[in-house]
Amino acid sequence: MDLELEDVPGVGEKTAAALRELDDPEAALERGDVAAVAAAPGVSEGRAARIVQGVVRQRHDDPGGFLATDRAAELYDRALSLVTEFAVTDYAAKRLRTFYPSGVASRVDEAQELAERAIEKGVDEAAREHLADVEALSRPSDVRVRDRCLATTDAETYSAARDAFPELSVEVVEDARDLSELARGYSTVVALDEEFAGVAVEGDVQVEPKALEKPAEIVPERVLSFFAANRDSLAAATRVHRAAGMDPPLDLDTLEDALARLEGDGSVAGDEELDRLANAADDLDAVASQAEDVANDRLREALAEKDVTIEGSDLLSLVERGAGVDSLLSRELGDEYAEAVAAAREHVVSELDLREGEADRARRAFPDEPTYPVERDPEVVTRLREELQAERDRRAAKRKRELAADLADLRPAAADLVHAALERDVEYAIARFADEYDCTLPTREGTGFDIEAGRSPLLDVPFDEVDPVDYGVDGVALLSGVNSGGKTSTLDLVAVVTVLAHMGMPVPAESARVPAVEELHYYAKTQGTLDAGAFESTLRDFRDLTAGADRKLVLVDELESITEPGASAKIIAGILESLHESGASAVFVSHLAGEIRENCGFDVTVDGIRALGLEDGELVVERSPVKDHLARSTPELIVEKLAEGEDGAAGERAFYDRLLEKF
Ligand SMILES: Nc1ncnc2c1ncn2[C@@H]1O[C@H](COP(=O)(O)OP(=O)(O)OP(=O)(O)O)[C@@H](O)[C@H]1O
Repeated sequence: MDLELEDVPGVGEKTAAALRELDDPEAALERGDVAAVAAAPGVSEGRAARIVQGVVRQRHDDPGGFLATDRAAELYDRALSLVTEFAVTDYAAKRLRTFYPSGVASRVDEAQELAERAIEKGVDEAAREHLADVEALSRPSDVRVRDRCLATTDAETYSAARDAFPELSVEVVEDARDLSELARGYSTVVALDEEFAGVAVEGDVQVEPKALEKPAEIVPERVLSFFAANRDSLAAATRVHRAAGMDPPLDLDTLEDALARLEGDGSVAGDEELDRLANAADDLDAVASQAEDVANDRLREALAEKDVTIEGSDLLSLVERGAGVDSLLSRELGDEYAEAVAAAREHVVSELDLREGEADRARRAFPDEPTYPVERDPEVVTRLREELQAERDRRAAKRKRELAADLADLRPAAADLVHAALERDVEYAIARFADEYDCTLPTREGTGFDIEAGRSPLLDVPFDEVDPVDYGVDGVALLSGVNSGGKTSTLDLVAVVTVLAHMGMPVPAESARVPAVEELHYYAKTQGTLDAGAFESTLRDFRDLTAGADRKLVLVDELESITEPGASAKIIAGILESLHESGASAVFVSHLAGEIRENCGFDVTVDGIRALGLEDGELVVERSPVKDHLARSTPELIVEKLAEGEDGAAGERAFYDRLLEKF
């Protein structure tokens, strides 16, 4: 599908420009990758989730607006965090935020299919543990390569090269002389123009007119740094695939082998020859100095054991010329000297593990002519070090290119690998949520709802202490009940089940049917009597509500305080009539259920949460509303308790009986 960024709901020109900074913004939006979208400059995670939601809405032609009231929106937030809590990765937590309640069947079905698959697959705990080390892939921060540059004579090629290789310097040159000038400052110069082919230039100058098509060869660092930066994630994603038995998008062994060849800093690991050259170059000076000690110690020992006889004339000539000790040394101690120097040479060769050519040069660092103390020839040592370094760099570059070539081929599949692992975390979170809250997949049809053994995950008691509630309503109903009986909790349950069902998520019940609605209107209890203005605006809200009410679920908690008691029963009765006529599904919780019913022009259902009695002053409540039952109120129960408790004076008992009769 061709996605125009500006067409996505909520994406203006500025955001579209920010999104274009991403590698492939359309693909990120298509696959709902909130983490990738949030990587665009100035786009927060919350915004990224809304943008992705916008794309989903657009695909399903969804006008949105399911959560029609603040309380409905609040319940969505709480329901969502119940699921995101089980996300191991940051990615999954963000991705789950793209699941929103929708009134469009195709969207809900799509999400529910995902949830169903997730629950079927179940959770592999070992894989889930490995997910802790998987992160959305990051782009390594600016890689700069300083030992290589590109050169061209052409202005267009110059700007194309600058775009293609932000890691390298690109220089404009006039001729071969400029090239060789550049080659002095860089260890490699890549000339981009055909015309330089065959021109002899000093230094390492390569002519590569097709360089722009071979980024991995020209800048192997790019792909290497990508893999180095994401190495832990890739390795963990590999473990996730293995543990969960997922079908990987690439050969896992191949990826693991390639990663094992890569150091954390993007250099090549596990190459013995490269390590040997690097160590030899680094240690050469120290080892050469040790070698001097070896030779000098030997000579000293040899001298200590030896009496040197000097003929008188020699002594005279020594004194006269102040020199010639060397000749004396070679004559008297020639063998010992040769042995000492040989030991020094072998020390260097063996300590640095030098190869034939290198060893020859190293040996020449210690001359045959006897001197004391024995000293290395610094020039020879310097040249040897330069040779070792050059060899090391050549080998490193070659290995980097080889490894980069292998890894470049793996890069798209590696991204898929990590993405698949992260998506698995989304599924695991849903499956864990379903398991933790004993969920089932709901159906969406008809009017009203039917919930069996539903348990609200939003209660102030631990979930395993929540009593299951059965409740079904067809059309419009009133819910009565004792104080603290669980009326509000029942509305919450219906709301959270409806919201989760329209998100495509499983719901905390043994079975659940909710109406397929486009909007949820949930009004929380109003606190205190409303002033005239607020009363008016509430009435207007309810007038608006009746339009298209057959596509709405309306849940209202204790509306009676909108105005004085006698009047509110009449007003609520009128609202119920309108909702009934327009085919809405609705539950109104009220302490005035009896009065409202009397004022209602149709036979409104009144259900009740019943108290079974008082036990030690505490209500014993049957949490599931009883159908067609106006529940007794708390004061009535208290009077009854007093009446039953008074078996003494008949006069006292008669008092409570009189009160009871009033109910
Ligand atoms: N299904 C349930 N399982 C366990 N405890 C529950 C359940 N429903 C409600 N409760 C407990 O009862 C308390 C009161 O519930 P709730 O506020 O829903 O009652 P209410 O009938 O709306 O009260 P009020 O008449 O004061 O508005 C809850 O805070 C919770 O502790």
